Amino acid sequence: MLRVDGLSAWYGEAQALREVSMRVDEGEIVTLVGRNGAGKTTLLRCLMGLHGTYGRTMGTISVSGVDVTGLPPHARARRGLGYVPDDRGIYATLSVEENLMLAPVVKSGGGPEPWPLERVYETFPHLRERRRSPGTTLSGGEQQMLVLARVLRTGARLLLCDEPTEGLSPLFVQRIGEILREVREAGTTVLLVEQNVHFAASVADRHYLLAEGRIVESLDRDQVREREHQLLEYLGI
Ligand SMILES: Nc1ncnc2c1ncn2[C@@H]1O[C@H](COP(=O)(O)OP(=O)(O)OP(=O)(O)O)[C@@H](O)[C@H]1O
Repeated sequence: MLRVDGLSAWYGEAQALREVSMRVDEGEIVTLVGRNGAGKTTLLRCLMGLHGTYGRTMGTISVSGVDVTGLPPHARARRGLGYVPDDRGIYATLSVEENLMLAPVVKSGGGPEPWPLERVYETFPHLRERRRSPGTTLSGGEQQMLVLARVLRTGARLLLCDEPTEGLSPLFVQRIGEILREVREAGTTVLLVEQNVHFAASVADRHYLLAEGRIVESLDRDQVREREHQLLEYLGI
């Protein structure tokens, strides 16, 4: 589904990614784990085509066998990529429903169907209740639900989620886990940046450990469970 070969990225002269090669297969949930500054957000931005405003990149990115390296973000969205940024990107002057409707629906052939608004509200009842309120008056957990719902409404086939559980209460973390498993069942593939190793181990099939811009290890679910303590220490959590 996603294949990355020899991806490097710079901010001016400073190199943030060093020849990253990785893959995410269709229907998998894969996490990117690493300390602050390891390059996780940079990697997701490169995948979505958003790094260009910061600096140059090298390497190739392909989605379902098609090279998307030269494509702008909207063209990558048409190929099925959906980005859930860490700053959430909610517009204060728009209502919850307007924020939800902001991204256009894309249907790139095969894979999951775009979620109609009714389905969004069934899955996220809080959003229905607050649909006329400004998006930024939602709690942190509700805002995270809003950005997830927004990207599911587009029909994205591969979700790129940047720390969706950061700063959320255990109840919201659990709910996000349930939703990710549910969307995976429906055929969506997920690449997740995650510092919460326990959560990552509970939802993901595989994990990449990123350090100083390099992939240093690839771990399966059991390896992460066995080494959870060691990984927490490594991440300084
Ligand atoms: N806009 C920027 N300008 C210059 N350097 C940047 C910029 N954004 C990130 N960097 C640098 O690039 C490197 C990777 O940062 P990145 O944000 O990708 O890491 P991260 O693993 O996502 O960390 P965090 O969990 O703190 O977000 C770091 O050294 C960081 O200081």
